[in-house]
Amino acid sequence: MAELSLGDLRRALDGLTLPDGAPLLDAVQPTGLSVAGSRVNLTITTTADRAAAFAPVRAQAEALLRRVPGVTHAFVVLTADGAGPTPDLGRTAAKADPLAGVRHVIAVASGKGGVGKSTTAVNLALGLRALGLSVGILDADVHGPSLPTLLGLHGKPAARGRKLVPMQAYGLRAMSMGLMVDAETAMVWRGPMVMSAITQMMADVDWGALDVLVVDMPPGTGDAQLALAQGTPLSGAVIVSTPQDLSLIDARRGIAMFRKVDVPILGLVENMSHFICPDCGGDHAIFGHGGAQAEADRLSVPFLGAVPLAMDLRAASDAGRPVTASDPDGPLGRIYQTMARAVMAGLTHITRGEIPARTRQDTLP
Ligand SMILES: Nc1ncnc2c1ncn2[C@@H]1O[C@H](COP(=O)(O)OP(=O)(O)OP(=O)(O)O)[C@@H](O)[C@H]1O
Repeated sequence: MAELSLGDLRRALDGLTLPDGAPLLDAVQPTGLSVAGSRVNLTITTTADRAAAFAPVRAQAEALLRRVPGVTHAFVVLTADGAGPTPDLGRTAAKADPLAGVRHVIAVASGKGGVGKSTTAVNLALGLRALGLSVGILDADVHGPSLPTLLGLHGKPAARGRKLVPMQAYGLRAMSMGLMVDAETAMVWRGPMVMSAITQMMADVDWGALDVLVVDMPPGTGDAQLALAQGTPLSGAVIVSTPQDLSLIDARRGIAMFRKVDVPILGLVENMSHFICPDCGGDHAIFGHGGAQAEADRLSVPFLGAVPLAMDLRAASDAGRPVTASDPDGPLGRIYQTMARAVMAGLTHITRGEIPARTRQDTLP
């Protein structure tokens, strides 16, 4: 098939105007329109206060781009760059039908990057799957998507009508921002725009019926994370930290962020807790011991488990064979299964009303 031309795509948008009558293309920066095979990404730049007024033109642009011969998927996102209140860009999408078949959306978050959030999200999802639940995982980390590597996903997701079909790996339905938009497009996204892209992405995916959708959040506790926590119908959040004081301070910020928007904390995970020496088998508490457990007690949140710093875990992740799938009954697999049982128990408490839930009332099997 002939390659899509940017000129043809721009021409398709020619007649479209912004709420103030200016051509839509005036609000598209040079890098804002990009093509990856048969998929088109368009970024419309606006300001926080005008974001809601831009929503109809966003939908029209998406419809027009989809009609261009050769386009199988068009993804149009509003950016609200610069100062201003956090816009409510994606709430409608997040609350609309696409997630109606999903019983629980849970966030896996960390106060800072590199602590093992994605590793935890994948293995927790697999642990929940091993408990017999139907589970999806969404990699919402637009600037550093790692799900394709962790699950060994290749190629692009297929489209069914206007929706993308999640990819399948180890019994999970999986979708990554990295599979939907190209890295260059995501590079120009800032703060609230990330949130709008993610909520749209959730809505653009045909998740079907799921017991749990695990969302691997972008690291940090900034505006984008807060907006995402607020704009997504989350049943609860799992916070990942390493044992160092600094990481725990960040984890505390993460817990405070979710509490601010009334999302229950399902628990705290201590990752890279202690070092298991591959040569002698010795167990070394390099960063001290029990920091996260003590922090969890102090903050009255459940402690979900301590995952050692283990070369096997890293090697398995890098090879796209997560330990909970490849060795579910090994020492690491058992830690994640225990974590999954605790999360499932937390969700059951939430659905029974013992912990206030924001959105969902049904019970897990
Ligand atoms: N317990 C562990 N033992 C050994 N290596 C680990 C462990 N947890 C994570 N890693 C490795 O650390 C690196 C970072 O992990 P991961 O990508 O899960 O972190 P993250 O918090 O999601 O990072 P980011 O902020 O980039 O999203 C990866 O190479 C991963 O394999």
